[in-house]
Parts: sequence; C-alpha cells; structure tokens
Amino acid sequence: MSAPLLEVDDVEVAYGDAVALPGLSVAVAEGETLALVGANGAGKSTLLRTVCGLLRPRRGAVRLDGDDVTALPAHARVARGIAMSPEGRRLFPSLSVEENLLVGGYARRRGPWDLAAVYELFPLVAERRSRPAANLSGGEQQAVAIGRALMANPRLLLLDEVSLGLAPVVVAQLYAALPRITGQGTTVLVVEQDVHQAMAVADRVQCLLEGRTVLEGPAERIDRTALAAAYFGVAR
Ligand SMILES: Nc1ncnc2c1ncn2[C@@H]1O[C@H](COP(=O)(O)OP(=O)(O)OP(=O)(O)O)[C@@H](O)[C@H]1O
Repeated sequence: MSAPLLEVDDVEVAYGDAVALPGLSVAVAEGETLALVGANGAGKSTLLRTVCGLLRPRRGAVRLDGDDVTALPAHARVARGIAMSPEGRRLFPSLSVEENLLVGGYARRRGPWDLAAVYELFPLVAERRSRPAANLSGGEQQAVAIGRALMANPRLLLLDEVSLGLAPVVVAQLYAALPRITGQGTTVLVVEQDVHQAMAVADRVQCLLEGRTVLEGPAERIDRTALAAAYFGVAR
C-alpha cells in the first residue's frame, strides 16, 4: 500500500512543561476526509498547528507523501501543499475580502483554485469582495478563511473549528461546500467539536482525549454511544 498523504508519527508536543500531545499518531490517505473530534483541550488544534508548522514536536515526525517535513517552516509547507483555515478565522480585518484571498495565494501551487473558483464556491463572498473583512458576518468570515486556504491549492486542507460561534444553519451551509473541495481531489483534515457535523462530512473519525487517541473508525460504522463515552472520557 502507498504511504498516506499525511503521516503524523508519534509526535510529542508541549507548551513549556505542559505536554499537550504525549505521542500522537494520525494518518490521512490521499483523497480522504478525516475528522478529529474531542472535547476542549483534547489537543486537536495543537495537532493541526504541528502539521502546518506553527509548532515543532519534541519527538516524532510529520510526513507529507512520504517526505519528512518536520523541520520545514510553515510557509515552506504551504508551498508543499499544506494549508490551514485556523481556529477563529484570523483574517486581516482591515484588508478587503479579495486582499485576504490573495494573501492565501501568495505561495500558491498550480491547481483549480483561484479567485474566480472561490467566488463560485461561495457566492456571498463574491458579493462582498471589496468590503473590509471585519465588516462580514462570522459565517462569511469563515467562508473567506476557507477560501484563503484554498487559494494555495493545497493537497491537504486543514480546517480548524469551522462551526465555532456560528448558527447551525450557517455551519451546514459551509460544510455543504466540502464535497466540491474534496471533489477536486483535496485531502481534508477537519477538527470539529460538533461531532454530528464531523461524522456527516468525514470518511473516518478519530477521537482524542488528553492528546491520545481513544477511538477511531469509519464514520458510518462508528458506534455513537461509544464515541460519546470516548469524547468525555467515560470508562465503559
Ligand atoms: N498556547 C498555549 N500555551 C499553553 N498551553 C496551551 C496552549 N495552547 C493549548 N494549550 C494546552 O494544550 C492542550 C491542548 O489544547 P488544544 O487547544 O490543542 O486543544 P483542542 O482540542 O484544540 O481544544 P479547543 O477546542 O479548546 O481548542 C490543553 O491542555 C491546552 O490547555
């Protein structure tokens, strides 16, 4: 079998003395959508930051398509095909929507995503292209953040907490765009506290608790009661 597109191999990641990931492994096959779920503090965002190069593991490796990228800075990983829509969106508030998108394309690879394609994916974003990003609603800002990541034409798209602070109907609209993204062959690693949403969009689900995997399996076969117990760390 070929190597997974993303292979996180036994990474230990700490903030000072506080170990957030004591030795976590995650693999995502090319074309697959994996959802990482888990309660607050489980280590989901830490894992994404480690994959995109904002955090360095003390031990272990991050590999993309078999290449060790552990030592590469974040911008070099974008050029290799890893792009993230971060928790809290992190747009440049005073820049226009279009300028935010263009920033995402700074180290773009060749591929299907450009301004026109993002505007087609999110028509509301197109209508607001000249407005400062700060003037958009939370859902619109989230769409811009996803669009900004797509502008890099990633092989691996990292989505951190798309649902954060948004009404369920808005979350559903955003996730409705996902099949058109994965339809381009993009591999997706999504972090989501909304387990139902995660299970609806993912091929596979991996549940973390205190930096460790407590349950994983195909989304359609995973037992919801077992997942709820794993999520909250309830021994059964
Ligand atoms: N900048 C930081 N400095 C110190 N500790 C941190 C920092 N960021 C996260 N942590 C700690 O690392 C652990 C994992 O946090 P992380 O944010 O990765 O969890 P999470 O699963 O993404 O949760 P959330 O949904 O709250 O973001 C927690 O114990 C958290 O307190």
